[in-house]
Amino acid sequence: MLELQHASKSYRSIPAVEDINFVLREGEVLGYLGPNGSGKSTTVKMVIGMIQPTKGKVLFAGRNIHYDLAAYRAQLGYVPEEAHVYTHLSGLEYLQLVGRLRGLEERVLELKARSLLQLLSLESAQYSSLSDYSKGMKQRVLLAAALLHNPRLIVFDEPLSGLDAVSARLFKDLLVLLAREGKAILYISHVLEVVEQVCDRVIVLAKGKIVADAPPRELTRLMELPTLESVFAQLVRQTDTLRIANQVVEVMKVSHD
Ligand SMILES: Nc1ncnc2c1ncn2[C@@H]1O[C@H](COP(=O)(O)OP(=O)(O)OP(=O)(O)O)[C@@H](O)[C@H]1O
Repeated sequence: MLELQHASKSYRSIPAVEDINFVLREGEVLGYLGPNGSGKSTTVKMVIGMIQPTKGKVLFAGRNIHYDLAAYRAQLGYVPEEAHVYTHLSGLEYLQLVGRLRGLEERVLELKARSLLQLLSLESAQYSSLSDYSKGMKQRVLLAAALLHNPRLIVFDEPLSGLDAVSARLFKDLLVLLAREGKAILYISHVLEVVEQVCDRVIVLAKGKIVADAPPRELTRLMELPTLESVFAQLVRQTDTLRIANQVVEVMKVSHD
């Protein structure tokens, strides 16, 4: 359904991602992992059509997404990491705005917006302005906004940040059901235990390049390591965090006089 072919992006001739190739199929949850600065956000921006690859292309249903970006976006739901929303609107008004921009019929929109707000425990806050919402509440509004138009492809960028345990569990259950409904899901996260639980396949990115693309269980088996976290640390050659933490504490103790 979604395909990246040799997608590369450079900023002022400095490569951020290079030669990214993957296919995301219907009903599949694809985890996209990598340390800070490895190129996850750059990939997401290419996938949602916010930036064009410097080289290569992004295809949806076999067609370059930039051929008809509006038609592509009608099939796309995107939950961003940061909840930058119109803070003067209420949760309900925000969903109404998004739904109208998506071209939903008014009666259908009203029904869907109110149902989603109720299901995501936002009914009592639906008339309050978004500036009064907690981070987790804003995150749930963004989730509702991304699902409102029943998209075929959904991109979640760190969806669990700000969600409490119950909301996080609801989200995980939802992810499984969405995949069962045939949605293609791209899941960007740092929370490796969750990625391990919910993703059919994971791509690991290091310094802008794909260093692994396999089901989580296969990665741990092939590398003879117990968890996805240890695979990740090995693949991206993460620094010795304990040693650095010790050094930070030592620096803190340096006397000021
Ligand atoms: N607008 C930009 N201009 C210049 N360089 C950029 C720009 N955006 C990203 N980069 C660079 O591209 C590389 C990849 O950045 P990107 O934001 O995609 O990484 P990331 O994996 O999403 O990181 P994080 O986990 O910290 O969000 C980094 O070296 C970053 O400095």
